[in-house]
Formats: sequence, C-alpha cells, structure tokens
Amino acid sequence: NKVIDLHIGALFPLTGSSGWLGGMGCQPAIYMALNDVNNARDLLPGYHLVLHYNDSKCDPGLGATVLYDLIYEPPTKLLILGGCSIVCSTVAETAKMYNLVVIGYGSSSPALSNRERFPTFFRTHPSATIHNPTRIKLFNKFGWKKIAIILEAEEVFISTGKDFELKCKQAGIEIITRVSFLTDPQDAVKSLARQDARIIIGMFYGGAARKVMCEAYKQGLYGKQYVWFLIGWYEDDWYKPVPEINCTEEQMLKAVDGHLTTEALILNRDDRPTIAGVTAKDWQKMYDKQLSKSIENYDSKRKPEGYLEAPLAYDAIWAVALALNKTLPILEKKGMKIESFDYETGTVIKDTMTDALKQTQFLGVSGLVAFSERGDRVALTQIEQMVKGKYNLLGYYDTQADNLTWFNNEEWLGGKPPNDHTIIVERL
Ligand SMILES: CC1(C)CO[C@@H](CC(=O)O)CN1
Repeated sequence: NKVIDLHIGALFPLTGSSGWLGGMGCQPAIYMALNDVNNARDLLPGYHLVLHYNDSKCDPGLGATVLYDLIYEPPTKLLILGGCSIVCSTVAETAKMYNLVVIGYGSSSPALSNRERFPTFFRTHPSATIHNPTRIKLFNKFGWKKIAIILEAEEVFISTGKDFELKCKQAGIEIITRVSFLTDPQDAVKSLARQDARIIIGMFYGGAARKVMCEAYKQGLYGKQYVWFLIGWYEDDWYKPVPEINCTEEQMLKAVDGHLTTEALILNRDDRPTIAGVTAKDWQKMYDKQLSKSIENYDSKRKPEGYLEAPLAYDAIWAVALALNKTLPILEKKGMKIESFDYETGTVIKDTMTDALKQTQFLGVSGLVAFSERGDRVALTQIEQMVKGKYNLLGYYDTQADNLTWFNNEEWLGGKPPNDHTIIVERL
C-alpha cells in the first residue's frame, strides 16, 4: 500500500557572519537520523518523513522570512526544527500561531523555557541554566559561600546569571559582586580584584574567555588562592593567544591553570546501545564518515561548528518520530489522520503531538533524552579541571537526582581548596 509523506521543516544556521553556525555539523546528523527512522520497520508504518530546510544564517530576521517560506510553500509542514537560540525564539513565538511544534537542536538560551511565550517548544539541547545547580553543588562540596560573577553582556549569559543568582540565594550563597562587560573586560576584572574575589564564575563565549583570562593574569587574579569556573564547551586550545591578546601562551597557561569547567553531557558516555542501534562512540565514527562525505576535503582536525551538537540534532529527529508514532493511534481513535494536519485547524493534532513529546523518553546518542514540563532537555553535567593545559575529568552531576559522581581527581595549587575570602588570623 501507498506510503504517505509527512513533511518536516528545518532551519539550519549554515552561512552568515555571526552567532553559532552549527548547521554545518548538524545537518548531516539530521539526514542520518531521517534515514534510520525511515528504515526502522515498526516505526510510523505507512509513512515516510521528508525534510524541507532553509539557511537561517543564525539571524532572527532571516529566520522569520524562511519560516514563512516553509509555511506558505506547499506541502504543509507538520513541525519545525530550529538551531540558534535567537532564531528559535522568533520561530517558536510565531510557529504557535500555526499550530506548529518547534524542536530546538542547538538552542541553549534560558529564555526559551518560557512556556507562556513558547507553549509548543521542545529542545534536545540543554538550557544554559543546567550549569547552575552543578556550580552550587561544588560550592557546597568545597565550602565556598562567597562567590563573584563576571559575564559577557549577551542575552544567554544575562538570563543564566539571573537564574544563578536566584539559586545561590536559595542555597544561602552570597554573591559578593557581579560584573559584566561588552567587549573589554579590563574594568570588570579590576573590580573583581578590588572586591577580593576568590571563587569566580565566568559566563562568556570562548573569544571573550581569552581576553578575561589574559586580564586576570595581568591583575594577578590567578594561582593557588583563586578558583575560576569557566564553561566547558570551548574548543580545546581556546586559551592559546590570538593576535589581539597581549599575553604569551605561558602567561595564559598560568592564568588558566587549575580552573574548573561545567558543561552539559551531550554524548552518551557508557557503552549501552543507543536508539541508533550502536554505542555513542560507534555512532560518532559513522557521523565522522558522513561528514567527510558531505564536506569536501574535510579535515578531521578542524571540526565544523555543530560537531559537538550533532548528537542533539540526530536525537531530535528520533524524538519527533517516536512522538509521532505515539500520536498516530490516538488520532485514529478520534477518527483523524495525521496527514490531514493544517495550520488553521491543527490544534488537536498539535496538542496530541505536544503531549506525546512530554512522555517521550529514550537512550539517544546524546544520552537519555527526556523533556521537562517546560520542554527543556533533561541532562547530566560534566565537571573537568584544567591542569597544565590538559582537562581532567572530575565527575558528573545528575541535577534531577541531586547525585554527584566524583573521582577525586582534583588538584589544588596550594595543596587544598582555596578559601572563598581572606581569612584574618587574629594574633592572640
Ligand atoms: C553549547 C553551545 C555552543 C551553546 O550555544 C548554542 C547556540 C545557541 O544557543 O544559540 C549551541 N551550543
């Protein structure tokens, strides 16, 4: 019997001059998943998923126009996949007017957890706020109660910083100072020094991280009395100076020595077979092969942007397929067909899809895939420490279970964890 096509829209940040251009790395993973889903025997019987995509350039304005193209050019799309946070905000805000579910595979902004604004938004990419409970868990572990924050004035860091301060207050942790900068962190670092900050949380992109840590070197905000918490998803040699940084590599190494990082775990770490039918490690080999086919003279040392998030894109298609699979029989009972969906009257289908996504759970290549009430990805976080230019794995944290797996690999320059402020020893 005839196979019916179900059409999905997607926006990839492929070209463009700013923001996260992760479409390059994510698109091949999405096609891998489409292939696997369409070949899976007992999934979506009688249906075939077809993808229609446009380049968003990680630009919200262009994102809106190409969303309209996807909506107004036949065939009708059932849902939309989105990448960059700033594009997903525009797309998810608009898409709900067309009864469209939106799945973010590359969107980390905390703002997207707003269920009033984005009632049909789900994401396989964890929100940036996932770092915050992990940071607080470590403060409690090492007895730090006075914390300083320095952040780059970007929406994602401002909203993560707000969530962080709220959680610190709830945990009885004092924020002794919070500073931000647009492009030059010199004054911000100066005020950290003035406030005698010792435990410092840095929220900024990799480029700004180089400037901050070079400034920290110049102002002596490094060494055995300090702990810097940085973000863990920078490229491996992020601390190596680039022309505009006036610190040598060895000065940078001194500044970054001993810092801790937190990041969401977005590649399954054990050897269980994932939804792809293979382990995450084996999947990555297949993905690498796919990349070398889709990017001419692909250099496996220069990973494309989106390489890290590719498992999230792969799992997003599986989440859609499994949720759709759950939706079919429910619609049948209502005498409805999924292929009858249209933007004006599709409310019941959209609601059934949303309910199905809320219950969707599976072991994806990116780890256990599950969504919170607000559509946020549930995930573990990973904690590392840089020692002499190399990151050592310190542990994992499961926020939901408040469970810290710790390997006792940490090294302190002063032989023990630094204090969070100057201890005045009374000479009796
Ligand atoms: C870990 C990172 C780099 C965070 O930003 C995401 C992009 C975005 O949130 O717009 C992609 N993944």
